[in-house]
Amino acid sequence: MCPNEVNSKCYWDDWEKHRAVREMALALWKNLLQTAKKRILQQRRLSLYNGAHGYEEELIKKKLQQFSGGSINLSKEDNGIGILTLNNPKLMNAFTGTMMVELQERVTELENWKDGKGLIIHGASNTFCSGSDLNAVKELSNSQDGMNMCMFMQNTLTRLMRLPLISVALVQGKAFGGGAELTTACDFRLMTPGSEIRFVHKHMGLVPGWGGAARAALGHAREWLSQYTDGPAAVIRAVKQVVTAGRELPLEDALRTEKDIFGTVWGGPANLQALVTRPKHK
Ligand SMILES: CC[C@@H](C(=O)O)C(=O)SCCNC(=O)CCNC(=O)[C@H](O)C(C)(C)COP(=O)(O)OP(=O)(O)OC[C@H]1O[C@@H](n2cnc3c(N)ncnc32)[C@H](O)[C@@H]1OP(=O)(O)O
Repeated sequence: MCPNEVNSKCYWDDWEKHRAVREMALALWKNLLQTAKKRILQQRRLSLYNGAHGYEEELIKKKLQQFSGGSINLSKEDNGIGILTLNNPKLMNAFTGTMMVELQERVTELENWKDGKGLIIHGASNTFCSGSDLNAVKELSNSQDGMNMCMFMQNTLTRLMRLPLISVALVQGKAFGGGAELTTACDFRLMTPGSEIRFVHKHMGLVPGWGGAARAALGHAREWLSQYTDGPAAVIRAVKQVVTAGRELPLEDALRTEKDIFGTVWGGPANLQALVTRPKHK
């Protein structure tokens, strides 16, 4: 019997089609939910703080959004190197609230960049970063806001540090306060002559004496980084992962992680090819 009969006409086909479309939409929705859940869980795993620590991410994000200006730009090059630019030259690239939120977004983008191998972080207009925007800091001066901002930035910089990309802070000019802290979340720090990394703010530094164009230094940083990023992404990313495990885990856990990651490259295409070409490492 037709399950969908109207005026003696059977709408079985339509009914079947609708059911199929509904099922497809449901499957798609479930898939999206699962991907989002996986991403949130991965971010939580890579972060330090969550609700259990009294951290209220949505609350602090909403507050940070009120202090706008500047931007954090990411360009992903075909050679697997990402260029992250801190862009707020009017305030020596100080981090406004929206820049803190954008940094988090760019880190998420880098976590999802499967072909990435290296990352250069630099500042616009011949300086690196003078820390937090003091205008925003003044407005967020109660201790709850301060703690939440601190946890927000610690989470973001921890995730940045744990990226499977070899990272370098290219310091041209001044890296002060939070700017200095940001350089410590990178694997390497490259400094052009006359540049400064400072954790205290009592001294005003000299004007950078290096004088070169930003692009020339960026080109040099790219070339310098290529000594670590030349090769297949799977191997470069695995190298960074074993180094991160060694730095962060107790010895036995780090050894087990190293064994697991080793298993992903052993007998892999790069390993097999090297066994054929047998390169000399002079
Ligand atoms: C929790 C916050 C903490 C952290 O995250 O760890 C911080 O980061 S607190 C911020 C620490 N940084 C500072 O205190 C930097 C203070 N600024 C300076 O010492 C100097 O501006 C400089 C960075 C040494 C640059 O000096 P100079 O080359 O002489 O330039 P100007 O001083 O004229 O700066 C141009 C312009 O930029 C403004 N500026 C610079 N840094 C900040 C900042 N962090 N927040 C807000 N505004 C900043 C500076 O005031 C100038 O603006 P105008 O006065 O309107 O011209």
